[in-house]
Amino acid sequence: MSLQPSYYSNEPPAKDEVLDPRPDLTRSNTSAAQLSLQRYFEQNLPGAPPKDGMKPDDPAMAVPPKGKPRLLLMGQRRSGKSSISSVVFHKLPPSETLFLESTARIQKDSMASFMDFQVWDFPGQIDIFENPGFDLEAIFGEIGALIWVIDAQDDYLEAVARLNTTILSLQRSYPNINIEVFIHKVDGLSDDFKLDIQRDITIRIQDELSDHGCENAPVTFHLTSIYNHSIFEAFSKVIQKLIPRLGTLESMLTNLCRTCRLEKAYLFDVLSKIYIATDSSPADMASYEICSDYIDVIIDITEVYGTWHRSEEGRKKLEGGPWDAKLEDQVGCSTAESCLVLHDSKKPIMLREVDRYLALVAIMKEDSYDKMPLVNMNVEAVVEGLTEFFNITKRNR
Ligand SMILES: Nc1nc2c(ncn2[C@@H]2O[C@H](COP(=O)(O)OP(=O)(O)OP(=O)(O)O)[C@@H](O)[C@H]2O)c(=O)[nH]1
Repeated sequence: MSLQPSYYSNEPPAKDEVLDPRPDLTRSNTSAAQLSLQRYFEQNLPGAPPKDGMKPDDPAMAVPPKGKPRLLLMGQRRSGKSSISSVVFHKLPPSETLFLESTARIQKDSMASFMDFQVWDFPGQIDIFENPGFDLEAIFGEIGALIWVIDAQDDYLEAVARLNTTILSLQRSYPNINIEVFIHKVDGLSDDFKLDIQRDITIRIQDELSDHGCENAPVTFHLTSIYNHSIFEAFSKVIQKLIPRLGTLESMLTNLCRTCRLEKAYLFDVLSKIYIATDSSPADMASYEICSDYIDVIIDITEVYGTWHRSEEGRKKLEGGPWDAKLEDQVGCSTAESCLVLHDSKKPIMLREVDRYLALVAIMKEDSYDKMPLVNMNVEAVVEGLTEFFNITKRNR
């Protein structure tokens, strides 16, 4: 689906109103930008000597291991692991998770996405550290993150105790694994109660870890439920930690927001609706929800109308006089783009497909509709920059 650009401007925009599409902090010339990113990846190839001043545990410098990063879903039985994986990655409606059967064997899912990754769903009854049959190196060797799911509506003491044992075992051999604790099923709990539970679980884990002398384990807590967007928000945070040079993506979006007076911009993985980057203004659930629902609307329309095949005759007509130009040169872009004004807040919201996996979605400020030609131009520049960014990072993976 593609739309004709509907806004044209006769006045050239001011210099500081137009973004440079090049994806780097060094803007002096393109090759320098590309080189610095490329050099960075070459330096981080396995076997490459560590570079001075580049701390391997600096999250901004973190490079996921070669191969597909892996997300492991672990936790007690019935805590909600398979439900999470089905809702986020397979679009299962949350109410249908009631009928999911207990997982008997490790379920391995490969996700074709902007970054190919795997999700492994572990059966709740298995303790891999107790069971000598498991090859720990095969499980944790190439891991991106370990997601530990705790059922907040149940007695969680045993789950916390098992998590503590797991963290302590991992700290010995794999100290850099990100451990993401999903305090799950918080729907139906009051805000105060949710925070109380989070505080209690955090203290129990931190106390146990510091008793064993490991204060700095990379453990992060998220309050989640499959019945609202919190589970997508949590996954977004988990995935973002696996993206090399996330800061570069964020600064591209921050520049776009500043130049075009956008309120919030998200770069979404369209299939999972995880956002992989956003600008530096504080993220709020409401704007994320609107943007994520907008993707659904566009996908639905695209599914109904499909790819638009024009007849040879129709194409000739469109390419003939008075335009006398190829159709590709007449349309704004060949991928999906859309913009509409939200009725209540009178704010425009826009979507621009970046490639088959990613879309840029932004909410604008109330009066920014007048500047649409400028916004379109800058969005084009950012899309170009994002494409270049992913070309470089993918080539080096
Ligand atoms: N209220 C609520 N229920 C949930 C949520 N997530 C999952 N559930 C329910 O929890 C139950 C167990 O979910 P599963 O996904 O099968 O749990 P599991 O951790 O995969 O269980 P095992 O396969 O036995 O290890 C199901 O009835 C789900 O509907 C949630 O966010 N809120």
